Amino acid sequence: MVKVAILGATGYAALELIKILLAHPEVEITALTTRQEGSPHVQTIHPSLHGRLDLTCDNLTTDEICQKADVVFCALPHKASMEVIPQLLAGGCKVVDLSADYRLNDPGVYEQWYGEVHTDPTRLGNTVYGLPEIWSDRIPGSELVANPGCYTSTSILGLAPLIAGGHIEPTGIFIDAKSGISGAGRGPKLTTLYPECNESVAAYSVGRHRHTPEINQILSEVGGCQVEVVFTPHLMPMDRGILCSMYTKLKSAITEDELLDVMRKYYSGKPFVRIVEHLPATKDVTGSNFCDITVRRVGDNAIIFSCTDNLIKGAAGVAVQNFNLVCGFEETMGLLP
Ligand SMILES: NC(=O)C1=CN([C@@H]2O[C@H](COP(=O)(O)OP(=O)(O)OC[C@H]3O[C@@H](n4cnc5c(N)ncnc54)[C@H](OP(=O)(O)O)[C@@H]3O)[C@@H](O)[C@H]2O)C=CC1
Ligand SMILES: CC(=O)N[C@@H](CCC(=O)OP(=O)(O)O)C(=O)O
Repeated sequence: MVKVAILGATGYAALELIKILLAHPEVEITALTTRQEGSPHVQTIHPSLHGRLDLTCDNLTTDEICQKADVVFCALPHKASMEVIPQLLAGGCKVVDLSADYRLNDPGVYEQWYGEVHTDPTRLGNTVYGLPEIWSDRIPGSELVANPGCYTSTSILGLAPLIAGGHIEPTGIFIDAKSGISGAGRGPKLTTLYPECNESVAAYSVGRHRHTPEINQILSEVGGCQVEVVFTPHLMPMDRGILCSMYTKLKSAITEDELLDVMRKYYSGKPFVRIVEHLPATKDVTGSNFCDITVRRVGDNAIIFSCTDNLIKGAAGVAVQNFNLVCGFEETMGLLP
C-alpha cells in the first residue's frame, strides 16, 4: 500500500481526491492537512465523507508529512505549493501538484501571469506536465508531476490531435470556455456568492487569464510550431463541469468524418478520452474522469467541442492517473467504477 497525504484537504479538489482514493486498492490515506487549528475531523469539514474515513485534518510541518507519507497530493493554491514542495521532495516524498506552480517552463512567464517571483525556478522546465493522454511515457517514476489546469486540459485535449496533424492554423484559435463555480475553489469570494452568479453568465479575465500561456506552451510543443490561442473563460451557474467551444481555421479540404478519424487515432488506447459524434454536454462527464470531444466542420472552420468535470478530469481524477503512472500501477486504477 502506498501511504498518501493530501495537502489543502479542506478544499474541493481534495474532497474529490479523498473520494477517489478511498476506492483505490493500493492507497492508504495517512495524512490530511489544513492551516486551521484544532485538528477538525475530516467528516466535519466534508459531511459527505461521514463514516468513510476516520482521520483529522492537521496543521502539519513538511517533516511530519514526510514521516507519514510516500506520495503527497498538493491541493494548495498556487504560490502556497512552491513554498512546501522543495522540502517535501528533499524529504523523499513524490509529489503530484494540483496547482499551477510547476506547469510553465519559464520563470519570467510565471512572474508575468501570476504576479509573483517563482521561488523554485530551477524546477521550471524540468518538471513533467501531467497530461497522460499526451505524455504518459514521461510521467512514470517522476518525483514531481505538475497537474494541468482544468480549462487547460479540456482545451488541449480537444485541440492537440488537429494541431499535431497540422490540420488547423496554429494561430487565431478562439477558445470560448465555460466553467461551473467549483472551479473557483471553496474559499468565499464576492464573484462566487450565490446571488452574484446564480441565473447569470459572464466572461472574466478576458485576454489575461493565466491558462493562456499554459495552453500555448503545451500546444506549441505538441505541434512543433508557435501556437497562439485567444482564451475567454465564462462563469456558469452550475456546480461543476467545463465546456470549451474552440473555433479554428482549417488548412486543408479534410472532411468532418476525417477530422473525427484523426482524433480517434490520436487517442487510440487512451481510456479517458471519448471521441463522440454528438455535441457533448457537461452532464455527460459529471463525476467521471472522461473528456468527451467532437468536431464540426462549418465552411473553412473546424469547431471543436471538449467537455470535462473540472474537479475530476480537470483536477483530482487526472492527479490519480498521474499517481498511478508514477507508482507503476494501471493508469485506470481507482478511476473506472
Ligand atoms: N477547483 C478546480 O476545479 C480546480 C482546482 N485546481 C487547483 O487545485 C488546487 C486546489 O483547488 P481547490 O480545491 O479548488 O481550492 P480550495 O480553495 O477549495 O482549497 C484549497 C485549500 O488550500 C488551503 N489553503 C488556501 N490558501 C492557502 C495558503 N496560502 N497556504 C496554505 N494552504 C492554503 C485551504 O485550506 P485551509 O484554509 O483549511 O488551510 C483550502 O481549503 C488549486 O491550486 C487549484 O488551482 C486545479 C484544477 C481544477
Ligand atoms: C471558475 C474559475 O474561477 N476557475 C479558475 C480556474 C480553475 C483552476 O483550477 O485553475 P488552476 O489550477 O490553474 O488554478 C479560474 O479561472 O481562476
